[in-house]
Amino acid sequence: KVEKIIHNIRSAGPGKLQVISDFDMTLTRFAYNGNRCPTTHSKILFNILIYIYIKKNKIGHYYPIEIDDTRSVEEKTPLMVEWWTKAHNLLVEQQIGKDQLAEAVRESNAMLREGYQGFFDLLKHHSIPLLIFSAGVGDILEEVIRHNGVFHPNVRVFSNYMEYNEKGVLCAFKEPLIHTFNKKESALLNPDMFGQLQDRPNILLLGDSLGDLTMADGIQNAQNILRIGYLNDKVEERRSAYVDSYDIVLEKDETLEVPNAILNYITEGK
Ligand SMILES: Nc1ccn([C@@H]2O[C@H](COP(=O)(O)O)[C@@H](O)[C@H]2O)c(=O)n1
Repeated sequence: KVEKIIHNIRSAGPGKLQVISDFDMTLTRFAYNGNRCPTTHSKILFNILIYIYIKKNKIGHYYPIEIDDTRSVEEKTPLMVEWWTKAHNLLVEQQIGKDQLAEAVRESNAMLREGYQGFFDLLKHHSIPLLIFSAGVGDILEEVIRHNGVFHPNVRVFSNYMEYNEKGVLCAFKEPLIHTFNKKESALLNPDMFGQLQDRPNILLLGDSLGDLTMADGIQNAQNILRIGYLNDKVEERRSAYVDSYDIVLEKDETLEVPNAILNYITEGK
């Protein structure tokens, strides 16, 4: 099945392809030297507010629920909304200044996956749109890719964005709230954007959760979708659900080697 999809995408050429990707723990590393890397939510909380992060972000409570594949999306959704809302309120309470964000990213150990430069540069070279759907914090995400020199013009981000008051202090998060299980709604809220991509019916989708599988649902007329899933955590327990849902499953792989090899093959000689 994978060979057939790759063959079809290659035959149609890069002009018919778009890449849709999750960000935290898909384009960024899950772990480095045995330690978990921060998500965009935790990057600011971790760097500016380390105490509050550990005490209040409640990752130990909510994260196991997020990745528990025995619970339904319907059961998990209200708990995810609760987690995200608490985190956003917590950030708003801290009166974070716009200028603190760049500093927080510089000082954090935010790491894109190995091979990121080749990935972003190849997509830019072939003018292949890269749509990043993230339930993290868009402002931080953009800072991370800018800091790494890969925020190219073909990159579009759909995420949770901060709102600042006239003093440049965070005062709210823009609606709608995006969490792990409602990403496809971003696509539905941006019909113009996705309308422009109708002539690119082939999709390479990268994700790390089962919720990421719906990211391409807003694309009408999709013809060939190759879904690559990063299985970062609780590998044994979650393998069968991932293998049933993704076309390729990468276990504890901190690189973009496989997507890069596929993209190189698809665009070879074009
Ligand atoms: N308060 C929170 C809420 C969520 N997270 C994690 O951030 C990840 C962001 O999502 P992506 O769509 O970019 O993968 C999500 O999977 C949560 O685990 C957090 O750290 N703190």
